[in-house]
Amino acid sequence: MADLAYQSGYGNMFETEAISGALPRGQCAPQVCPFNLYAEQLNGTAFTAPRALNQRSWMYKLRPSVSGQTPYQKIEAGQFSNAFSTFEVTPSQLRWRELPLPADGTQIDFVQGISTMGGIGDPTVKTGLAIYMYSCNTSMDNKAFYSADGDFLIVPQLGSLLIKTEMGRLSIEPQEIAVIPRGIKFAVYVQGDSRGYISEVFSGHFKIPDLGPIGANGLANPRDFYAPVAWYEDIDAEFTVVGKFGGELFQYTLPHSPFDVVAWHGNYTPYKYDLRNYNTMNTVSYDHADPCIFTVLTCQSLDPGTAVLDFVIFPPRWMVAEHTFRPPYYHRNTMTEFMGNIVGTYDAKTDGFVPGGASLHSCMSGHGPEAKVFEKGSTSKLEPVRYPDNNLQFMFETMFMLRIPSWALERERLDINYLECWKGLEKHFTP
Ligand SMILES: O=C(O)Cc1cc(O)ccc1O
Ligand SMILES: [Fe+2]
Repeated sequence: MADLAYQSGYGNMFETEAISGALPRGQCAPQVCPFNLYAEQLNGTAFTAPRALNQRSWMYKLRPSVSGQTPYQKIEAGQFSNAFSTFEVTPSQLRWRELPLPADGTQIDFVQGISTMGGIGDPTVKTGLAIYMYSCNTSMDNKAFYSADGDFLIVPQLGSLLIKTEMGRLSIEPQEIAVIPRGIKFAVYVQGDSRGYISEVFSGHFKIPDLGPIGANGLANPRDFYAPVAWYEDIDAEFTVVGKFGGELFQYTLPHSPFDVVAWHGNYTPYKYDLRNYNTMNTVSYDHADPCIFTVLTCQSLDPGTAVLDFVIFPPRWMVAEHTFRPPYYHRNTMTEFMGNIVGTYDAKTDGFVPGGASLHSCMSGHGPEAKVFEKGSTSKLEPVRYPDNNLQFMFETMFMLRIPSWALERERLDINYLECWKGLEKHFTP
């Protein structure tokens, strides 16, 4: 993967130029821009959003985005679908095997390889979210994608991704993530078989959570978020741009590369974060802290403290709680919990929740450690235990119930014996 330069700091007002002098000084839109570039503003919040929430960037491009564009044509979305009304609701605890890799001899790019696992709401009214998994093996040469519907949070599980964006390039590998906010065009380059998880939020934006009494430092620290530096290509060739709009896919062509931003400034940017930099907080006394203690990014609803989507990880850490059942507690939750496994073994499930697989514990459906883990958690000696490095699971936790598409409910994709992991949790009552 390319050794790329980045700018550090979550949510900063960045400025970057691929050619020295390409950024106008002292104003955003001079009558003629340096090097005769075109100025184009990208607004990720309403013009009138409060200053602290306002997100926008100014790009200085070879041509404006609309230049040379053919009409939008609707294309088949396949399993990259937001037709949630055709999906099903189910309170069942679900567990999925790994998404199959593309069959030998087939060429599937990132956009073609996206399969919806669940979703709710309606992107046309900027409400709800979708959860996808992707499986692909081919780079998006002469192709770009953007979502007008929301921010993409990409969690690779297998294979490194080079993500070319309008604002520069990001390279991520498993245990790193990238966020591509609404509207920013990008193309994913792979090195072979690649697989992972995506969440798309239809309202607001992801942000790092407030820390409250934790203090000024901890969890995902702002300086560990990296935005790209300006990078452009000046290519005259046919490019296809696929736009996701209102839950459907539309495409147009351009006679040139859309990655033609020579300089930009602003705070509306894609970014990456290495989950191995997470500064984990947890109890040093007793009881199992709620998993929100491991929040990396949150997309908040208007309901105080209630997330459209929390992105939570289960990172390597010391477990030291005294006189405590240390694994996750048994649980019923108003929030819906979709989990993925990037690498290793989750402490509540010794097998079955495989890397590349997923699970869903929906609103108010009981879940928790399998029988074997209960036994061990209730009897093991409570010495300090180190959860190993190179072991990482995550949760997309949402206030919404999810609707599940038929393909995600197919027997071949599901672990149909999932409930059996809780068999043997017998009554031990000894009055
Ligand atoms: O395993 C789960 O389902 C997620 C989870 C983790 C945890 O530490 C506490 C509660 C919980 O639901
Ligand atoms: Fe839970």
